[in-house]
Amino acid sequence: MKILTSQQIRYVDAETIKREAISSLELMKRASTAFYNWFIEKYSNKSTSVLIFSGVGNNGGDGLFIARLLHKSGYSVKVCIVEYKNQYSEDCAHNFRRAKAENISIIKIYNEDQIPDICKYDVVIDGIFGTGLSRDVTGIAESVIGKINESGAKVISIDVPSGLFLERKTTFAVKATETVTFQIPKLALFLPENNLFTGNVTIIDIGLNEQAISESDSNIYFTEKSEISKLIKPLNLFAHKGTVGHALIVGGSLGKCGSVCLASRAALKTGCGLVTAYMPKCGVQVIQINFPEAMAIEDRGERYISNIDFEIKPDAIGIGVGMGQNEETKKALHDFLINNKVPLVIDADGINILSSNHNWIELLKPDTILTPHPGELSRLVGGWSDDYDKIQKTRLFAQKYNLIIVVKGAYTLIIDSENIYMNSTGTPALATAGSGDVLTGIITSLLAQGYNPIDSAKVGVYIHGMTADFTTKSINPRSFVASDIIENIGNAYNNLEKIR
Ligand SMILES: NC(=O)C1=CN([C@@H]2O[C@H](COP(=O)(O)OP(=O)(O)OC[C@H]3O[C@@H](n4cnc5c(N)ncnc54)[C@H](O)[C@@H]3O)[C@@H](O)[C@H]2O)[C@@H](O)CC1
Ligand SMILES: Nc1ncnc2c1ncn2[C@@H]1O[C@H](COP(=O)(O)OP(=O)(O)O)[C@@H](O)[C@H]1O
Ligand SMILES: [K+]
Repeated sequence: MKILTSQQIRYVDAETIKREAISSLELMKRASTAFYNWFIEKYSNKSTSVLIFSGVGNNGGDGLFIARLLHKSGYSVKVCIVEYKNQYSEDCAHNFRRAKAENISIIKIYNEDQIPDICKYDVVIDGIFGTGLSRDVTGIAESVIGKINESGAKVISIDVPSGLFLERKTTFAVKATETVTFQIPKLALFLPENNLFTGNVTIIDIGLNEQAISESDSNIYFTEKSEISKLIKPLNLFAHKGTVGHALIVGGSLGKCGSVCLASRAALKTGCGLVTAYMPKCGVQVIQINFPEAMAIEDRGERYISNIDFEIKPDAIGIGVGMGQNEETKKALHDFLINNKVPLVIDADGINILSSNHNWIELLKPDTILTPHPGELSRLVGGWSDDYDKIQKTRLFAQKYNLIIVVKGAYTLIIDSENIYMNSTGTPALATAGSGDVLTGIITSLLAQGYNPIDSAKVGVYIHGMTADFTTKSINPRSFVASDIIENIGNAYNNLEKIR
């Protein structure tokens, strides 16, 4: 699904109205009704008291329409119009008149003293500004947003938290508990620094014109299940272990050999036929005992890798987990990179070594996949001033070296020289030791099975996140560990195959 800018969203709204021959009011009705349906499912108790803050644009129009729907079905509703200017949008003005005629309690707010006691209400709905925000919030809107944030009330924002900029850093906006956004994912809603404004984000369909969305020129995508599902390769009836890919995992050092065990097991559980672990001597027994399905090759180093030398011919290599940064290991990585021709995933210390030897990055073959967490990323591309800057710097880095960078974290970003794919699966349960090692194993396995690099990264990150999504009830997220990811890879495949 494409992620669009505010300008593109305006275009899609206008094209929906034109191509489907509906009025703008009808589209507002669709959006407000979708919000209302979401709301009544969550707050089915009609004694829930609702305070709605509406601006005078179309976001405010949505707020008023929602007020009418809630009032009609028996909820106790009060509306405050935040009149930041006296020219209402046509549809907002229409809903204002209708709401008044329907005897909904409405007041206009021009100064702070008129703001009601927000804490008296069970839920606040925020419809002050939507995607039309064009400058910093000031005046009465600023006062109201300040009061909402001070109140500690449960706040649901319509479309976007009021005050949130879609294309640049936000410093002041409604701090919503939940944001219910209309159909098109907006980048700003999924950036770590905006989480304090957005709260939980839910995307609801409002019937925007699909053709108009697909015509919009965007190279930022929100990965969807149906798309990932289509990428899964079917199994061949006559497959044998030699035809479904051989993954090699290179890493480990004294005290960190578990990382290679996790990555290797994850690789095999993701479906490649063979897995070999390449480790320093101290690690070989560890993996042979704990994970008999894997083969192992011993490095000549006792406690850390000191030369990377093997005779097997793997289809993909994942390198770096638990590897450490000993001088001999660095040299071994350098020599390996000079000679390597096999599709490659680089994680953890592999990335750290590259960060301190920037000229080695040029040794990487096009479409090599790097999987940094934020700390590793900042060493690799330099620091950033905000999340937009982070994305821009990573994008330029990916373009310069023709690489695929997996920026890990909630809503992991997969950035290559052309596009950005935002992952839509995963929960904080994944913030656990070894979780990144497992991801390296999964992606390496997919590469070994013949998926192209960008699909390997997209599918791998998606499956990794899915394992957390559907175990939230069976395993409390706090006690979910990296091995639980591995144990649920099969369930993730089942789930993806169900919708094919
Ligand atoms: N256009 C459509 O057809 C639809 C729009 N919808 C809703 O409409 C919203 C967008 O509506 P609008 O484009 O009217 O924009 P907003 O409702 O976000 O209102 C912004 C209005 O305030 C002005 N403004 C911007 N920044 C300001 C600031 N800092 N201080 C004071 N005034 C400021 C703008 O000039 C604009 O008139 C969406 O978020 C969504 O909620 C939905 O009803 C679906 C259909
Ligand atoms: N809050 C979160 N929501 C979703 N995914 C997360 C969250 N926190 C971490 N993850 C995922 O968990 C993994 C953690 O990787 P990493 O930090 O390298 O762990 P480790 O070094 O312990 O292996 C990444 O894939 C990351 O995207
Ligand atoms: K809003």
